[in-house]
Amino acid sequence: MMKSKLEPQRRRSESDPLALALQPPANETDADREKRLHEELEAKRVSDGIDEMLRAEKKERKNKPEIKVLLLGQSESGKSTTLKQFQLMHSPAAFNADRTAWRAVIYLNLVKSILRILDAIAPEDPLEDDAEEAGEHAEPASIIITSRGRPQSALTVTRVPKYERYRAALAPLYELEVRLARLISSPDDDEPECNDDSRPHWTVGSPNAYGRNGRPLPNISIPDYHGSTSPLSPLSPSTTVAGQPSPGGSSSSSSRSRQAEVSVHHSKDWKKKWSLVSRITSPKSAHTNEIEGWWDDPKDPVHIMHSCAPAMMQLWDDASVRRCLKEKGLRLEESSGFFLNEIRRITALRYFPTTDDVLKARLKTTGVVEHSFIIPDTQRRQMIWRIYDVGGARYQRQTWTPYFDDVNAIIFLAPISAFDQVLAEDPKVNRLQDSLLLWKEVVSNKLLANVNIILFLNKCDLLKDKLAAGVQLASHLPGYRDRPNDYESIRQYFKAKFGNIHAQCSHNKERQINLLFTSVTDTRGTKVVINSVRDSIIKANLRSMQLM
Ligand SMILES: Nc1nc2c(ncn2[C@@H]2O[C@H](COP(=O)(O)OP(=O)(O)OP(=O)(O)O)[C@@H](O)[C@H]2O)c(=O)[nH]1
Ligand SMILES: [Mg+2]
Repeated sequence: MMKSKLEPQRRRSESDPLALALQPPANETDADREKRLHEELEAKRVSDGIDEMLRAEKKERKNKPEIKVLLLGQSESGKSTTLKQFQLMHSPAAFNADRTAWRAVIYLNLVKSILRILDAIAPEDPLEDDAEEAGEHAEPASIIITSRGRPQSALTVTRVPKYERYRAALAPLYELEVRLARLISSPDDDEPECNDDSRPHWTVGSPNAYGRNGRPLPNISIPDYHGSTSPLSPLSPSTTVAGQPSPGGSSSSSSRSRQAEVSVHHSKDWKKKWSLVSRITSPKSAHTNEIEGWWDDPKDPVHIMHSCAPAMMQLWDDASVRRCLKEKGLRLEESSGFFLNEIRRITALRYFPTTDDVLKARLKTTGVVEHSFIIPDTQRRQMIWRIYDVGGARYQRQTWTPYFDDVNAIIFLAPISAFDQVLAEDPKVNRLQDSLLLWKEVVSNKLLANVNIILFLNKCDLLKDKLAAGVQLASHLPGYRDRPNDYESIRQYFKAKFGNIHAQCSHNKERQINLLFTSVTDTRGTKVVINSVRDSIIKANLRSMQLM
């Protein structure tokens, strides 16, 4: 800003060009001098005014403090779903604006579930076993490891008499899967972006492990599971690879060449880019033959979805299919399988995603995504909340650390229903064991010693369903021994287990963990949870500010 003392400035060295420029002319008259001094005083007044405004703005920003919250947890623990709930509560207009874009993800989730079923019920081909041994892969997601340590597919197989008919009727879905993945990843990309898995840190075992497009082929197997913990740190990248896209996204019938989970990098604005979105923002008149909505566009994916709907429904309702899936230990209901019970509604020409659909839609996160919300505190003062949603897969976790420096709170999610599942990115690792190890790393991290931590023991709804279906925790967690296999006993056990790890490993013995049992897809329950989390974070933040 302007200098307050003017006279000394004029006495600066003549070599100073600024001083030279500011010097009054040598032939300045008294009247000119008076005029100049008046103008300089006026300029100073304006400059002081600006300084005052900046100070006031800074003060106001100080009155609107910022809170930084990190969402941590393994992949599929529910981080992005929690973020959607924050958005629904504190930025509903943005949530509603995104609804149409989620249609593509929901279609893709449903298509993947259907194709996974087709792959699972395909008649066993003895040649395929040889191919598997040669290093090709099977789809890893949602494979449940049985108590005997092997997927049941190796033991019993129910034949599905209508398999060929289903395959023929649903053949268009193979191509649609590739198209949707491409649309979501980026309409401009040649390749669907799946899992960010072309990273150089992959180690790929066999010499023939590269696809036609030069990307490494995945190296996935379902190993025997003996309940052991992983030798790797859960914060380090995994050395095994899962979820690799197939070469060129082929529409081959075999699961061995099908692409796995689609993810979107944080830098890609897939919601805006998705070409179908624009069409409903400017509905056209039917009289002019222009399209009124996506349902009028013959190229829109809805038409394939709609025409395949009867076959999809028959497949999902077929008793021999259900039996076969059960025998193979494939429980689709736990992931995007939710949409299998809603086929008629979702494939309708004018289908528009509901809030529940958006919350259940699965799209893997890659990188770290920042979202800001203005959230009022208990005295109705506005605060800026920056919430960071991270990719939870093992090979993503090294991106978390730079955010540990100035974070105020962490919401850590552990999906406690996943005790009988393995990581998609490393099928050697049980998901519950991974969550426990990750929790240990987070609570024992010195950088995070003074950070307020909220623990969501999540997916309680799925845990209840699993227990009701007769799944025994002790079969997967031998340490549970002969304790009762009911929901209440199990949740108390998990509460103690996570609590003990914190008590033993934290560098901050004063820290209290706020532990909540959650089902973050449940909007009503999560609203209460988010309000309580908000109050506890604000309180802890106030306390730490008073200590400063
Ligand atoms: N039934 C049920 N489903 C849940 C719950 N929480 C999350 N899900 C579903 O689980 C899937 C994975 O959730 P996400 O929120 O995408 O998981 P994430 O932690 O963000 O995973 P990454 O992005 O891979 O790190 C989604 O389909 C969610 O709808 C829950 O409490 N109950
Ligand atoms: Mg996510």
